[in-house]
Amino acid sequence: METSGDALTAQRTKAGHMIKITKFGGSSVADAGQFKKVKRIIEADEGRRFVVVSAAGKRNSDDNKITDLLYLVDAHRTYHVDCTPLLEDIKQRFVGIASELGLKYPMAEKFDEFAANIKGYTTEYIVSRGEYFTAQLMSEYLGLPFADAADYVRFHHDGTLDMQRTCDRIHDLVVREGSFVLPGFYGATAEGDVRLFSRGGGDITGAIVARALNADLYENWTDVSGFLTADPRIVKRPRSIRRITFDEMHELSYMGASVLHEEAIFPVREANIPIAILNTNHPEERGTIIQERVESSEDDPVITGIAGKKDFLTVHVSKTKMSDSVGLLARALGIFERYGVSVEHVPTGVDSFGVVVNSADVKDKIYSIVADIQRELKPDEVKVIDQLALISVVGRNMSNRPGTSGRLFYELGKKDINIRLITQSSQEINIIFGVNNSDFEDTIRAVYDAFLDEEA
Ligand SMILES: Nc1ncnc2c1ncn2[C@@H]1O[C@H](COP(=O)(O)OP(=O)(O)O)[C@@H](O)[C@H]1O
Ligand SMILES: N[C@@H](CC(=O)OP(=O)(O)O)C(=O)O
Repeated sequence: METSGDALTAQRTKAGHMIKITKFGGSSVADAGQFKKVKRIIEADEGRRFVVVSAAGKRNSDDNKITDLLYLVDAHRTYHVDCTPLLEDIKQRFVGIASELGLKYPMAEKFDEFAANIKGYTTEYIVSRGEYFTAQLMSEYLGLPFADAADYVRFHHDGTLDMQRTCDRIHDLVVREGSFVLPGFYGATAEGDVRLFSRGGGDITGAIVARALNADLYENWTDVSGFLTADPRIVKRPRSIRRITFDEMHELSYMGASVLHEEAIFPVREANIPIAILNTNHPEERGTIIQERVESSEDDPVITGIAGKKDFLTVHVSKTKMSDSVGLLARALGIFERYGVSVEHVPTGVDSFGVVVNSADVKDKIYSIVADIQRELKPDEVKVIDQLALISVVGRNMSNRPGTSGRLFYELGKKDINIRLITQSSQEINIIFGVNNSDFEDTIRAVYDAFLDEEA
């Protein structure tokens, strides 16, 4: 009997020694025209026979993602509001794709069956049908077997991924089928209960498949030509980053560069599989390669990219002679832990420190947390500063180019932007600072103009 290892070796040889996992995001499968682009990309390279798709996304900026519509269906259902028109809209999106491409899959019947039973399904099952139906259509269109993620991506009951079982199952699938189209974003427990990754989690499925097959490359196809130096919704036409390290990418995606889910790097990084971010609408463009190490040269920019997120708050605690009171900081962090709040950053001074958290995480708890700090730490002052945006300026070359932070804050000072806090990772690949939410976009543009705009 052929072992999984033999099967993978055979796949590699057949495909010219390359196994590529291709994940197409919602924007790449939004309509029949996008399906045609996907087919051209798959047919252009024999190594591309393992395809992961998201649910059909927005066709233009005013459109809706199927996933969002399905969440809306679920909300209607919960509040006993009629969701028939909404289901009809979703059905028409899928039926439109199937009929324009002349597919045989009985889309209307299958969708009606799903809609008729909607009351009995879990939220996860309802939402997962976006990727399920998109993958069914893509499978027929590409002529590759359909593989239901519920049978291959295995979750533990606590909602975490069972990596070992998932890898084993995907191996078996490859031995049996040799190629597949698999829906991203969901999987199931051993009992068959559907579970979802967090939003944007199709990227995680792609990374897991890449890891399971020990792929040579994980191609993540989207609607931009790679990882950009800044969010294109804030900065006009930002440059695409040619090469970036996993560490840099992780900092940027954690801080809001939504092109790649921040959890998607872990499975591939462990196996040293590079990720390529590519544009379905312009497959000829080079895109971005993300890998463990990137050779630096003298002409590299000092900053690789900028990203940021709004809506944080900091609890600022000051107490005279704080540096002499052992364990004070640990006790403060313990209070946040007690309330189940995860801490983003802890900028410290000699007699003060701040605890930065996501505002949404402490919405109903902040008064109790402050009261506990007052009672247990007896500080001179506790202040809450909210409406804070965090911005991360990332660059592997910052550690060997002195003066970067001085220049950064000088540039922001020139634009009258008030910096509310500053912190830096121990690896020195980023500087994180806080500004008022209202200054967020102007700050990103100011940093971009000063450090990344080649025409400046
Ligand atoms: N630094 C960045 N580089 C590239 N895209 C970014 C960045 N920051 C935010 N984005 C946004 O991420 C989008 C792509 O991610 P996403 O919407 O999840 O695409 P997909 O539907 O292909 O999964 C881009 O259209 C862009 O608006
Ligand atoms: N469809 C899911 C999963 C996903 O990854 O989508 P996209 O590739 O469009 O970001 C979501 O919207 O969250």
